[in-house]
Amino acid sequence: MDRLVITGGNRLYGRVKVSPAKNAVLPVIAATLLAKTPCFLEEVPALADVETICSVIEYLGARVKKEGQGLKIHVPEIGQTEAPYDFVRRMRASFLVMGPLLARSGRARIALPGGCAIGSRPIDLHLKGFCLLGAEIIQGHGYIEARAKKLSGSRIYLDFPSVGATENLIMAASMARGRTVIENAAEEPEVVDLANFLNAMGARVKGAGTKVVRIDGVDELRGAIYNVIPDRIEAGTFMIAAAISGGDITVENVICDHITPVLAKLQEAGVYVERGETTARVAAPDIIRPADIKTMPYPGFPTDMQPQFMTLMSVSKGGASIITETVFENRFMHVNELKRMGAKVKVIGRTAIVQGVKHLTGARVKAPDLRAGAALVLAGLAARGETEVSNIYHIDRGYESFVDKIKSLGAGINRIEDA
Ligand SMILES: CC(=O)N[C@H]1[C@@H](OP(=O)(O)OP(=O)(O)OC[C@H]2O[C@@H](n3ccc(=O)[nH]c3=O)[C@H](O)[C@@H]2O)O[C@H](CO)[C@@H](O)[C@@H]1O
Ligand SMILES: C=C(OP(=O)(O)O)C(=O)O
Repeated sequence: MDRLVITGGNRLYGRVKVSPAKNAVLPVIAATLLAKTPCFLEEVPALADVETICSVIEYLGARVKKEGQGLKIHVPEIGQTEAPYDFVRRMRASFLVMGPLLARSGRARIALPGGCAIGSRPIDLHLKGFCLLGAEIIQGHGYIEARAKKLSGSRIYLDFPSVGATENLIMAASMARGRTVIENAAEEPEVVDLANFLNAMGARVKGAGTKVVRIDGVDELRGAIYNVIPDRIEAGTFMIAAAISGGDITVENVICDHITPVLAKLQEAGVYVERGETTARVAAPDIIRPADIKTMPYPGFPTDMQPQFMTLMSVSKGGASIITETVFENRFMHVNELKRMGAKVKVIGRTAIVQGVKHLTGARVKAPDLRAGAALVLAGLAARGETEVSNIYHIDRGYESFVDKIKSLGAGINRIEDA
């Protein structure tokens, strides 16, 4: 398996362009199943997760063709209504095809996604919503089957503003009979982006980005040309790379409003932040100060930035930082790896107390999941000596050209490909 070898100590300087968002493009690709006529997604990041979702929709009947930086997707008809375990195992977001399949063909059979490193991640809220839309749900042999001749609009209250459940239900409701109202919906920018794409396809989705989303079902959706939003988590990761390496980076193609809490917390830590129209300049301070964070659904501090921020706090000076994870029950998998690099972190339940150290030291560590993997690379940038990060297939899931981008900023990093 490939690994990354990082020689710490280089300050990162320069400009780096953020790619289109993984978490926006995955639901948008799933949504293309709703249209009979072709869709064109103008810029699609080259990510392992994108390949997986494309394999899933191709299996279901889509014709996917790479055109320049984008993808042309045409689903003249749904051939299969089953997404096998092999796909869902590779990427939980595969479950997002359930809503479109149900809406378009009245039937979907999808392998039950297993638990993963960051938590058990149930899908009960998705299923509750599908039931309220009139689907019959049958579970067995590791699969979930949903059937409905025609979905009908309903009022759905989500116990938790789940991003995936909100997206799956918006897609299902877009072709249901009548009006659906989703209450306590997720407000993430990626939900808004999906709604914008669906509306470009002829759907009638209102209120995305607020707690109440109203969807008036239509009989048919058509293909659309679309460009998804920039990746706010990739942007935040580069900002921390600037801060932790003592550097000065201008991140291009960023919507600063999407990462307000990250920018605020960087400033609290003493980092210089300059917001531009579509850029953000981040420059490291002499001393990184401690700052507490608590992850929350949007617009709170994103859980997908928690491991990277913890890494930054691990080299802060002047006290402890308290990091509370409220979104996933097991998202501290990076702590033991960071400790191998000399970080001082104590975990009590869902809280981690981070006491900054003078410097981290290079070590051999394993990426336990996507963002934790990125966090370990950030730790390697700041550490003395050499850090080797293995299991980097996690990083490939969600960061386009990570090594090239970070290298272009001056990092001492190399990918070692195993024979
Ligand atoms: C592909 C994608 O967009 N992934 C993002 C999405 O994941 P995902 O859509 O899976 O995250 P959710 O918002 O659904 O999950 C948040 C919490 O709700 C719980 N839950 C969720 C659904 C459900 O039916 N029942 C239930 O209990 C989960 O276990 C978790 O504790 O949002 C997360 C939270 O911002 C991000 O970390 C992920 O990067
Ligand atoms: C947790 C993440 O992704 P996924 O939901 O695809 O596992 C992530 O992007 O950090």
